[in-house]
Amino acid sequence: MRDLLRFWPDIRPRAWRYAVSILLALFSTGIGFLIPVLTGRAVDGPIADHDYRRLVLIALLVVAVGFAESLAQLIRRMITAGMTADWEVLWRRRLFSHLQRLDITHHDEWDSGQMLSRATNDLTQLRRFTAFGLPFLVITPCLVVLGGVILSFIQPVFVVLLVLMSLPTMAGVAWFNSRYKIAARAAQDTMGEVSTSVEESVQGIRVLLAFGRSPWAAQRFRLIVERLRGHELEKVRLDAWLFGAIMLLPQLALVAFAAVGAWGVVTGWATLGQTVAAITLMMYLRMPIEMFGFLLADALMAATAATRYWELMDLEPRITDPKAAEAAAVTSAAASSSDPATGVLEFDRVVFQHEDAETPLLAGVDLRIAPGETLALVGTTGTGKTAMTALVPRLFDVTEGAVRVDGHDVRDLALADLRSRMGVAFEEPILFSASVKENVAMGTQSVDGGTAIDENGVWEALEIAQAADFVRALPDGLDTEVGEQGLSLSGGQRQRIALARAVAGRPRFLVLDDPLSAVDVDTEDRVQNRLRTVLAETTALIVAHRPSTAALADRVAVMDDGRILAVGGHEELLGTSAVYRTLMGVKV
Ligand SMILES: Nc1ncnc2c1ncn2[C@@H]1O[C@H](COP(=O)(O)OP(=O)(O)OP(=O)(O)O)[C@@H](O)[C@H]1O
Repeated sequence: MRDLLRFWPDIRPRAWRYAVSILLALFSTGIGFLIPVLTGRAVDGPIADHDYRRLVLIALLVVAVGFAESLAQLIRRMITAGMTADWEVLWRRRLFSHLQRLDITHHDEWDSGQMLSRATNDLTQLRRFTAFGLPFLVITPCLVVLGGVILSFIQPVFVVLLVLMSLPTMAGVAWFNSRYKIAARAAQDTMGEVSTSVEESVQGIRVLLAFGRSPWAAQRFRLIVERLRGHELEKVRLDAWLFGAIMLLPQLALVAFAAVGAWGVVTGWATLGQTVAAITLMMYLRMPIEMFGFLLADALMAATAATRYWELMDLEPRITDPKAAEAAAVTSAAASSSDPATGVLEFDRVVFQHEDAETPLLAGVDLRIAPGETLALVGTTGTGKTAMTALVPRLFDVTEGAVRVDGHDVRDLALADLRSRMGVAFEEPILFSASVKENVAMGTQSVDGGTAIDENGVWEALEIAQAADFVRALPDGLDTEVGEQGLSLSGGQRQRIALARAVAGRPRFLVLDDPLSAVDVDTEDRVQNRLRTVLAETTALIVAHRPSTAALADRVAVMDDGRILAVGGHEELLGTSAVYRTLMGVKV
């Protein structure tokens, strides 16, 4: 329940509206209790006295009560729907922004399906609970108390009877509470696994089809959904017991009221009207009492959803803006080409170790890339080249030492400022479901987060990446939708659009992790040549696997086992470094 209470600050600004909606719910249900009272009065009064004028008056009152009930319900729904939908939007947006701020390490640790199900199912559950479950959970006990008070005015003996009969049901509710929480958590977690499994198999559909492994994926999926079925059945089993116990209460109470009331009429301590009123009132109380089981289950599922939501929200991003970010941003704005540090990218005794790794991946890297220089990083697979590129935009932070851009430790710059100084492209080119133009323009992020590039700028970037020709041939040119829901492009085409995005903002630093691995050697050469001439002022760190890329760089750094073995020109290293010759496939 504590996790549900944490939503209070979001609800507080509209607490009055919410309270009014709860009062309307209470009114619309509570006013119905007048009907049994009026019925009792009719039996003991006009019906017994054959006074039909008063009977018509009572009938009209009953109709008026019905109207008031409907009207209050209508207004309540109108007030609640928009408000709870707004909360759902707020919680989703907050979760989305939080996911954007979380570190890569967090994203690596969490199944995407678990994040997805929290953003979808769990928040829908919470919206439903605030719209319906919570108001009725508040008013149901009020209604039962109100019913009890009215009953005590009719005849107190019936109240004593009702309280005594409720005791076993209450014990059943406590038993249900503890077990249902466990089942709800298991079901909601397994729902996350279902999302992960669907996502994985959709993304990997080509592999599954090509290897004929769809039955294998289906079998794995079947195991998860069967587990989900088990948890859902457990919930239904518990629900069934609870609903059964709760539903029995009003039925037994009705029988008991009829029997005890009849005895009261016979022995004279109760009237027929009182007995009829008590029975009719009990019939009115039946609905809220029976609904209580459903509301309790709903509340427990909402509490589980809230716990799952806050588990994700409570993850603290470790890569954050420094406290002195503003000061550093000012310094950066003042940086000019006359400053010798401008355009310098430096790795200063950098040690980097993944949190769950036993040894450092980078074991003391020293490297200085001069302004406008292109340095190719070459090394055996798994030696830490990608990690080096990730340290520059702070996708990871160094364990020891420092990475500096423009003379600033990257940790001293505001993240937006740091990232606005560089263009980045990865081997896996991620394109978003948007037009080519939008995909390229998003690389021109400014410090305030906006994009600032016109169509000419986009074409220029595409020219540099040697992508302009094929983009012109696309059905809608620059406006062609690409990405997951768009046109299918080849791997090399996607890589070139991703590269255009990296260069679009004419960044001072370019960090490219094997960005042309899917491109033919000739195209790669043309891209590199354009890059060098057009981006002469750009300092570039490029992970390279091919001799052609390395040859185009001003210098090459050879990496092995997390260290820089040698730095020099391509030709020079071919002569001096045996490791480099092996990496370049040169036979001696
Ligand atoms: N979260 C992690 N925890 C522990 N080790 C990790 C983690 N992520 C990656 N690694 C390790 O880091 C190494 C990969 O480093 P990196 O990707 O920088 O290498 P690389 O030189 O770019 O390789 P390649 O040329 O194959 O792309 C691997 O040995 C991998 O096991």
